[in-house]
Amino acid sequence: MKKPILGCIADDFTGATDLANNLVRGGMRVVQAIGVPNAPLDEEADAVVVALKSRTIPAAEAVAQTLQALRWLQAQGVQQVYFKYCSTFDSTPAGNIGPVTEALMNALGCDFTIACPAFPDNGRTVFKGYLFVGDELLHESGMRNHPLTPMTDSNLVRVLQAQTKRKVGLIDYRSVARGTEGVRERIAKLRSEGVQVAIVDATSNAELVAVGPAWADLKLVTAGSGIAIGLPQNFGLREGDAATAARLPSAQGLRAIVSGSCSVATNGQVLSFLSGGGAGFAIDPLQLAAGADLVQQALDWAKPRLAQGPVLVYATAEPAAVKAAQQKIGVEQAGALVEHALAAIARGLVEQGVGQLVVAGGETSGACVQALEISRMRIGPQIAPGVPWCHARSPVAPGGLHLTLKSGNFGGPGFFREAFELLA
Ligand SMILES: Nc1ncnc2c1ncn2[C@@H]1O[C@H](COP(=O)(O)OP(=O)(O)OP(=O)(O)O)[C@@H](O)[C@H]1O
Ligand SMILES: O=C(O)[C@@H](O)C(=O)CO
Repeated sequence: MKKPILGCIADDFTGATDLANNLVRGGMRVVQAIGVPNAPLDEEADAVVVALKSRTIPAAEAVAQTLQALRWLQAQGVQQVYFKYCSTFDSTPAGNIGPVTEALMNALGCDFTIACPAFPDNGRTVFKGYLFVGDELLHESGMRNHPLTPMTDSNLVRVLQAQTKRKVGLIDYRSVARGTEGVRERIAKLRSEGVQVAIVDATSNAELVAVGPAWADLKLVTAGSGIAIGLPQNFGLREGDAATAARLPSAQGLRAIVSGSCSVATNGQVLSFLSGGGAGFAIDPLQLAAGADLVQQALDWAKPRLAQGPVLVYATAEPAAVKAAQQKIGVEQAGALVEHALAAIARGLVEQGVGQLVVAGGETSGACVQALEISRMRIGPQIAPGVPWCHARSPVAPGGLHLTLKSGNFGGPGFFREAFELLA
């Protein structure tokens, strides 16, 4: 069996499918493991993505989990390692991007790597080392209010330098504009100055593809999912191979959406689905806290409706409603109650014959994937930038399950319907 050539470690589940999606677009066949597998890979793939939930856990734990993933990937024979974090560089001075990068560099005996969260398809661009989210600088975007990783500085050289002892520098837009040669020259210069990690400017897919060959010699790359579109070419794979790489078994079963994301994008998607006549059941955290059995109620509600088309079960709410619930029952308690209920509902829906399931929200996805006992997924076609369909093995769905894990911020208003249209 051909060994995977690229080994990836992602710091959350939806981020992992985002990365896998871009590798597939570049022509790679990709398998995603949920957590570090305890057995060797038994199917053919060009790249493997190990999905961790290590973004906001204590840095020492993130390092330990990452190194365990690295050892498993090395045992599968990978030639290059890719550490995937968020395109908004979600982290704090304590980590985890810096400490994990350092630990990987130490373990791989690597004295130079890059750090590039750019993801132009979703409006994340880096210019002169400053990260933009759409037209706003990172620290002026909604990320400044993130509950766990508030991003208050857009200068990534400064942000990363605060997290690592290794010297951080910049491969700036002038070098990137000169393509692979320009970048190679810049790397040589930075190395001579003692720089070991370089932020990379990038504002377009064309740039990411053009400079991809410059990363071929690096044992480790660290990035969002953007640079993935330029990597497959280094292994002789091309965009033209993407249709084959993205092939999944044909879709079967009933269709459902489970949404626990409260982002602006997801609120718009839920509204669009409901106002277009879609059937929806709302989960209220206050009722959950009061002991209502909303899981059973939602499943009873869904049963007669599933045959008519996709059903939506959602806790998605506007910021004021979320805040009100959080004030009454606490942020963590509200989150945990909702996640637990949505995960049980996802499992119940699959037991009722759902074979095509959309899950919205990173934490929600983690909870659903666990409830469905999914350990591995193959990555299929892209629904929207950063969001592919996947085909998962699950003991709850012996014939396999088509599943998509949507990052809160990703997808346009019509995402839910577009997702099912793509499979049909
Ligand atoms: N109505 C609600 N009130 C309070 N908390 C809620 C409500 N609905 C969902 N939640 C919780 O909010 C959190 C949403 O996080 P999640 O990661 O799923 O979405 P996201 O942050 O939009 O996605 P991503 O991490 O991909 O950006 C979950 O813990 C969920 O349980
Ligand atoms: O890079 C991104 O923005 C996403 O893949 C992500 O990591 C969401 O949590």
